[in-house]
Amino acid sequence: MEPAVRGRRGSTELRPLLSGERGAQFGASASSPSALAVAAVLPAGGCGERMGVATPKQFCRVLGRPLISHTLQALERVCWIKDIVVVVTGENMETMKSIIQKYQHKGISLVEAGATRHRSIFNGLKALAGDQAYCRLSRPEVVIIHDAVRPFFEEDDLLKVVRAAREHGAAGATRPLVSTVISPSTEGCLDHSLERARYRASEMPQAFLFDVIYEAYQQCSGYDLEFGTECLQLALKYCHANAKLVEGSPDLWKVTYKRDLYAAESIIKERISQKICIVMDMKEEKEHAGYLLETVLKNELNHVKVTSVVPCHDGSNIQHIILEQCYSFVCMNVMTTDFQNTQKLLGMLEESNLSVLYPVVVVSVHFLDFELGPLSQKMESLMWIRKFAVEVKKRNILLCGLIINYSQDEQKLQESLRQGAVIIAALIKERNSALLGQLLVA
Ligand SMILES: Nc1ccn([C@@H]2O[C@H](COP(=O)(O)OP(=O)(O)OP(=O)(O)O)[C@@H](O)[C@H]2O)c(=O)n1
Ligand SMILES: O=P(O)(O)OC[C@@H](O)[C@@H](O)[C@@H](O)CO
Repeated sequence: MEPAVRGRRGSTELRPLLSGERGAQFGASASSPSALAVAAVLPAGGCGERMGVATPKQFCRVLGRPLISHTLQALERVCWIKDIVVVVTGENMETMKSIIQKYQHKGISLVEAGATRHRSIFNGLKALAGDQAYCRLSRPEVVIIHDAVRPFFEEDDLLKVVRAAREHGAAGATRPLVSTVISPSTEGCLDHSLERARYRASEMPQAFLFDVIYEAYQQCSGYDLEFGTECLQLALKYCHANAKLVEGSPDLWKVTYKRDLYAAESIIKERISQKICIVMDMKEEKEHAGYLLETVLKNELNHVKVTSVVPCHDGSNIQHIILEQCYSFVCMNVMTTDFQNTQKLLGMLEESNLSVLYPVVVVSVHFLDFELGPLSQKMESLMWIRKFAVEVKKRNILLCGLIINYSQDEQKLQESLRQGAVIIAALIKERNSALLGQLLVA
């Protein structure tokens, strides 16, 4: 099948990652400033049998988005990888193309998978080798091989294996073993156990001099193609390349079982909930309610960055917050049940692409004095939130309302603020669409 080539990516220079220099163009190491052509092959042609669901695990949704899209998003942030080849089965080719289009992935080439993981990887390498006349990908010097179902890796993991591969011909990320490896006897009893400290778990990413791994696959026996699980072994067996093993970051694990999907969703939720922006009420004399809430939220969520902003006339400061990838907003409305402030924020979020990748939580907070008129009347006048929530959900924005008792009694105010902060923290942490349109009372 002709690979769907999605065009080239950025420059392909590689040099040590300097602190704070993230996403810049990388030259090679100090000793060899020449650029290094690096490409990546993502095997994604499996059926996910151990996941136990009909959908192949690479297409299972994590926080509303296919798992493979999370991996591609992480890989696309690495500007020095010039080509990304994703290997999928023919029957999933259209699914993959729609994922690329919907989530605006760039520079992705698609190649058809094989019956085994090694065969899929080999097909990806062939596309990069330019063996097929129709293929417009250029042969890289170093190729990263990374399972499409491993979304959590750091750029530093990639840097380490690529730099080591350049020197050793092959390199792979490893992690300490969690369980002890034992060898069973033919009767199914313990024959012996391995000394755990002497062994490591082979993870991904791995990297290879392209010529080494391509030669290894070309020499590879049918048995190894069919039953092998370790690319590093192929490089050793067929090209005598002794892979350099490098310590990988903690979250390099592969999504294999259903529990791994839950773990992946929990990790992503935690990562995108690290920032909260409180959009203050425009009425100057009331803005201190927002600062009160900011203080209580900071106390309630000490690991989260809570900032507050008074929207400027052209909304540019809100746009800046959006560009900084904040996915949680608290919109202040003081002593009013109307919703211009919230409506304006929702409009800006809908115009941005922020919620394409992750659900954005917006809590429309209304500070109302419970002693002034019946609470039921206040709630009635806030019912607009239900209709609005259904509308903005179509753009992956989760809107709900929260009433805080803006009491003249300091103790009641503080108690309501604390309860409000707990509710906001839960809404942001859980990011559960079941609560959209709900009106909560602190
Ligand atoms: N014929 C295959 C088999 C696997 N893979 C890919 O290799 C990676 C790691 O393999 P594994 O975790 O074993 O995936 P599956 O084979 O799908 O899982 P299972 O063994 O549970 O069926 C996955 O991204 C998978 O999609 C592939 O590209 N081609
Ligand atoms: O064996 P599986 O097909 O589940 O997954 C492949 C893994 O073995 C592989 O990703 C790492 O061990 C590194 O080679």
